[in-house]
Amino acid sequence: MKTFDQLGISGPIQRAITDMGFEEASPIQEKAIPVALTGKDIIGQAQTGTGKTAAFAIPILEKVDTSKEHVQAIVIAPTRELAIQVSEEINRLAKYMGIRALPIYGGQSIDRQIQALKKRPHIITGTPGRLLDHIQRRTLRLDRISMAVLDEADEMLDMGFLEDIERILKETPENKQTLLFSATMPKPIQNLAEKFMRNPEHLQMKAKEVTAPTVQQVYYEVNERDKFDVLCRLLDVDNPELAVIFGRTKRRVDELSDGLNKRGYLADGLHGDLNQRQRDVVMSKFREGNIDILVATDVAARGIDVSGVTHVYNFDIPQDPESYVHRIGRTGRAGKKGLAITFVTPREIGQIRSIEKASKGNIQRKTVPTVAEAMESKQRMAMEKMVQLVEEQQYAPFKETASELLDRYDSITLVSVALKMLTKDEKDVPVQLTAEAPRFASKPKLKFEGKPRRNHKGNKESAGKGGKGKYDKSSRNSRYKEGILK
Ligand SMILES: Nc1ncnc2c1ncn2[C@@H]1O[C@H](COP(=O)(O)OP(=O)(O)OP(=O)(O)O)[C@@H](O)[C@H]1O
Ligand SMILES: [Mg+2]
Repeated sequence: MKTFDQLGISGPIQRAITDMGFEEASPIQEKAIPVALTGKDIIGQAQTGTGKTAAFAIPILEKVDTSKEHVQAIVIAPTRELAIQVSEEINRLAKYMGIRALPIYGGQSIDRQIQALKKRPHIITGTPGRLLDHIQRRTLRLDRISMAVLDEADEMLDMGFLEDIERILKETPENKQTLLFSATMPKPIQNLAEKFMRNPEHLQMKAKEVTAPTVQQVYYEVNERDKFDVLCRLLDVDNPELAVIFGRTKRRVDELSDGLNKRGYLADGLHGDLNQRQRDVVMSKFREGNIDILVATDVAARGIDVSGVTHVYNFDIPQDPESYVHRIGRTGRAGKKGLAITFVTPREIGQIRSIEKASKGNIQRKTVPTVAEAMESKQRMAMEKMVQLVEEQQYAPFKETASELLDRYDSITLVSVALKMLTKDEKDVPVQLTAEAPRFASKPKLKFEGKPRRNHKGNKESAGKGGKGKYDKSSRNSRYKEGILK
């Protein structure tokens, strides 16, 4: 592994990198940065959580000319949260440079964005719909940019953003540099992407598995009606620091997060039907640890980087291998360990095998812990909590009441009752989820057959207003096709 110094990165960026705590360049950074600095187009593929953002952000920053006051680079991303996150990472890297990146996305006041655009940011990160909107209003001009990046390129093209992306790129100079990044890059999408690239260099990290090696993968065979209780049991046993739970539909996400809250867990839901403010609130609660479970549709599957996510639960099996790879990639990032758990109903066993084959991973089958095991784990946690409070000596105000109680009952009885209260078994709180139809692997279809999958204008990004219970990404083509993950 090389240091950033060896990659020929300028001083101010190196200082920012040191502040961010990066010691060595990751493999994709080591490969992509020098190539990007020569001005070549790149199709870059590397496992989730391996620093693709900095791999394109650093070359952008090296290229920006601070003496010029116009937009010089754009990054296009599939979701609002990702557009925000990418601009934050760029701004961290640009800390000592006087360069600013601005996120532009749907759901935020357009007037506010217009004001922000007037301040002449050097770099724009945005979702396709809103970028186009600004281009059409002439509040954003891309005729002098020198770089365009498509983060999660395969997803955007697959979601039917092709036309939008072509329209955006039409506004940019012919001789700009184009970079494409994703953890997955199916061949047909790669071919499609080459349409707007010039002799791109393919940088693919040599890895046996498509999934990050730091993520341990398991699955449980669970009947649909038992899923929720099993989930609670696993949460008690696993005791994740932060967890992301993926559900198939918006309704599912709402019902799951309500149910979890009723059972005493700190959870909140994220999906495309929430307004932008609600989405921002949920994400910041999760980032700050005010909730420890994020329940989400695939809207949170791509690119989202929250440190401390130790567990990913696929409450519903993902619809294709790519979705699986990206979902479980929310844990095990930047070399940390993670555990990915998938619930598979008996009718879906074939699908988990296809996913395993396509992602060349090893998804180990496990048996659901018993109620007794879950209880034991809860008691152990309660005990640890009590011991911690004893050690921190945080009990003085309770002493008088304690001695009063001890006059009447023996100590074992009282400690047992205290433990019982701490391990409150919420099983009595009934939670009923609406059943989801099982997913079947349909015959592989050619991509972009017929009409591309689009919602109505302005709402394409992150799957705008679907009805309750609708898929967050409407009727995706099935991609259970071997070798689709290049
Ligand atoms: N060289 C490095 N050393 C240590 N940490 C790094 C390095 N480069 C990036 N990181 C950190 O690793 C985390 C993951 O990076 P990033 O989000 O760019 O991954 P990614 O490859 O884009 O993943 P995904 O496929 O999920 O989008 C981030 O928190 C980032 O700050
Ligand atoms: Mg990324």
